[in-house]
Amino acid sequence: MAEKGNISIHTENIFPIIKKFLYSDHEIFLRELVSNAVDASQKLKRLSAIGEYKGELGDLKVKVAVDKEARTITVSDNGIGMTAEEIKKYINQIAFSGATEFVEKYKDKPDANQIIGHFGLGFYSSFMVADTVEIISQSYQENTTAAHWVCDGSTEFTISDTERAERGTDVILNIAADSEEFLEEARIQTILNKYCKFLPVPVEFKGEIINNPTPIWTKSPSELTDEDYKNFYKELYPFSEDPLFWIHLNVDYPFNLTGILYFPKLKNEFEFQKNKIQLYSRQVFITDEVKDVVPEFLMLLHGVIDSPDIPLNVSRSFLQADSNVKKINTYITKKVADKLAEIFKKERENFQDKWNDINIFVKYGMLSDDKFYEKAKDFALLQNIEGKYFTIDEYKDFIQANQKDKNDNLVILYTTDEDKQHAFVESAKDRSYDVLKLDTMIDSHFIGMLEQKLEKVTLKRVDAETVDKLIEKDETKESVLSEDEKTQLKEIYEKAINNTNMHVTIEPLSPQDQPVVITLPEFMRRMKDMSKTGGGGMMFMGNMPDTYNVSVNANHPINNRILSAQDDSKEKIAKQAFDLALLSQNMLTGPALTAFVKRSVELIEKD
Ligand SMILES: Nc1ncnc2c1ncn2[C@@H]1O[C@H](COP(=O)(O)OP(=O)(O)OP(=O)(O)O)[C@@H](O)[C@H]1O
Repeated sequence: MAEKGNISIHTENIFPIIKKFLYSDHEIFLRELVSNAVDASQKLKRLSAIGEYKGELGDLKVKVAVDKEARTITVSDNGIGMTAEEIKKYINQIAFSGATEFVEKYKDKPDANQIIGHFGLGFYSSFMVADTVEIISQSYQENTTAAHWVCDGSTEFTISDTERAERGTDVILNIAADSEEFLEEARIQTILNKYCKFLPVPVEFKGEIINNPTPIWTKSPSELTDEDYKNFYKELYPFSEDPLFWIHLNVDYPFNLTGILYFPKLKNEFEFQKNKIQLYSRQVFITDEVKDVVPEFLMLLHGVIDSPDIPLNVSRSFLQADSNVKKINTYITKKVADKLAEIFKKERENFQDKWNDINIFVKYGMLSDDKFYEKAKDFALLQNIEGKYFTIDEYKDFIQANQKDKNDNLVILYTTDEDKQHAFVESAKDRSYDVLKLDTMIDSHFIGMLEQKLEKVTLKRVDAETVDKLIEKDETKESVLSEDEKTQLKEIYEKAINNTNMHVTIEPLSPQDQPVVITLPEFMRRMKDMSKTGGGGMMFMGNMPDTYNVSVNANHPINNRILSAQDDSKEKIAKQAFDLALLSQNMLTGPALTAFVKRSVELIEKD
């Protein structure tokens, strides 16, 4: 006997509102229906395990079928099924009231669009793509009749007795005219691949099982080999190179979370591929935007996180404040730090080999998270230009004897480009100073942080000062020039250079040093670097002209020659010495370079 009925919900016309809300996310209807079918299968399994269900389980499977001619999509399972009474209870009341609640809660919220993508609207979401939805279901319970329910998304429904050969449920969607795209098998395949790839019950589409019901994150690490982890990585990201390391996450108290995080091999430092971590809830794909769940610096990692304890039906700001999410953040950070510490301790060589690939994560982490810094400071590596690796403490010991200045500060020297700063690197080497390579984009921030964290330590780029001033010792250098001669020399250079952004000083360098050395003060350059990478409110610095220091070596024979040269040659030689300094730093270009070449030819011709 057919029964007509009315679904008692408070909001009369919820359907158009939901449809509008979920506009960009219509495809999730399939995720919802397939997960319901999976749940129904698993419920039966559980009933069987506790002896409540004594029949055969058979081959539990979910089938998805598209019938383009009949304009239907059918999701079938052989799970617990529902009686007519249960359909009325679970679908008419629960599913519809869930939808009502959703609308009531979010209809006036300005950020509704952000919430709904993650909101499991359940069964009701099928009305986003269907005019009419039918359910044909046969309960697992003996002596029950199959039921056929039909509803068009309004508050009216019909339910009648029917027959179904086997236990289980078919949900049949009669696809609406504006949703015809979902009658394309290719589209359905794509959606299944996205959301259902790791569902725990086999899902069949076009005669093939489309999912892997036991992905490795659900297994115990002791059952798994390195190959298993690498193969799974390939399954997730088919065209990627092998990952460097991985971390198997597994916690069940105080929250439930499993997953595998991979350290990818980055091809270059700009390849910050975020949105590579996939978030699942009980093996159902939810999103690859894990922004609020995973600490920012770990978003560079790849892999999966599966947690039913991440609230998905709340707004972003709520998520950030959620105590579980905070705990998950802390847990993941700690796990990553512990894993790196372990590899460093057990396989230092291997860790060093991979440092180039992982240093960005580690530095980013140290910069953004104090707890991570505390752990990482013991395994973060510094590499010198000879290619040797040191931990921070090891490096401090290494340079202790030779690189302390007169105020007892340890001075760490570094280069960002060995070729361009070659002359300065050489001068530092002449003094037996060690020079670090700090040449990645994040290093300018990292350097600032090290200075803040380490006591009585300064970092200077090799070309920040003339070599004697880089590490100022307590010895006074003698100048062969008198005060008067120094003033004269300064004037000659200032005239020859004729640029107010070049600040000339006369300094008693060693006769072996260059006649002129041009430096950009550390502070100035650092501010500019930071403004380039968008740090610390230094944007205005980017627009300031560079102000260089031009150190004229009072003890170099050329500068003596300038003083005793003919008046008309003085400036020419000074200009030539200055241009040579520019040249050694790749700063001589355009007309200045042409003039330099011309002048050089003239000077050679003279001799
Ligand atoms: N294929 C099915 N077999 C058996 N019962 C089902 C099936 N689909 C839905 N149900 C029943 O209908 C109820 C309502 O489903 P609905 O998808 O709206 O909500 P839910 O699954 O409980 O929650 P969620 O919002 O997370 O999806 C389910 O709890 C389940 O009891």
